[in-house]
Amino acid sequence: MAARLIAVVGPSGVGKDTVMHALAASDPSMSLVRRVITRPSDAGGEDFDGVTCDEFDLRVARGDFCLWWDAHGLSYGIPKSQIEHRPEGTVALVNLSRSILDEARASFDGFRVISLTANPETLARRLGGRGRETQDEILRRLARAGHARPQGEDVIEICNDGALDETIQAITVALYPERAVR
Ligand SMILES: Nc1ncnc2c1ncn2[C@@H]1O[C@H](COP(=O)(O)OP(=O)(O)O)[C@@H](O)[C@H]1O
Ligand SMILES: O=P(O)(O)OC[C@H]1O[C@H](OP(=O)(O)OP(=O)(O)O)[C@H](O)[C@@H]1O
Repeated sequence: MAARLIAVVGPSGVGKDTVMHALAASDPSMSLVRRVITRPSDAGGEDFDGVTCDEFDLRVARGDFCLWWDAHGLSYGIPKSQIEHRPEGTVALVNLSRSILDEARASFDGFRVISLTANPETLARRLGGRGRETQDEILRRLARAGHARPQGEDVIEICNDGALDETIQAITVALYPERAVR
């Protein structure tokens, strides 16, 4: 694989999708990986490939995915076809579960992790504002937010409690220190 894989991870509502879109909009060398999810296609939010559980299992058996996992009562898969054949020097941004990072590390050279954080009040407010989940689902997602923060030399931890522009600037500086204004 020629493109570098950068995972964006963190608790529900922290802003993974929003930050990924803003990064891709700010840098033409970055683009998004489209996930396969067992969620109704019209659920809104990210652009994803919505499939039934049977179809998901079929794709696993066929070897379509390089990474897959279960969370929130859903199954998520990263198609190999979304990662392969991306040009050298480009970045593939992918929204991953924190539970799959070691597997991703073992599979992709140059893999990096952007770990987003925000305080619990911010998460609750943002999930309510997003409106994709029911109140019960939101409570379950918030209960999962305490998942251990990813550790490692490949992890960039960024707080997304503030303005989106500040988050994008902080990520860009961390990924590309040479671009920082002196
Ligand atoms: N820095 C930010 N400032 C204000 N609102 C934000 C920020 N980042 C994300 N949001 C909002 O928070 C909500 C959840 O963001 P989303 O990207 O769906 O999070 P995640 O993918 O981590 O669950 C969305 O409504 C989004 O517009
Ligand atoms: O193991 P965790 O790190 O807690 O992650 C669990 C799942 O939550 C996110 O999914 P999704 O984007 O569907 O949900 P979200 O937008 O509410 O975060 C993430 O992409 C994982 O699929």
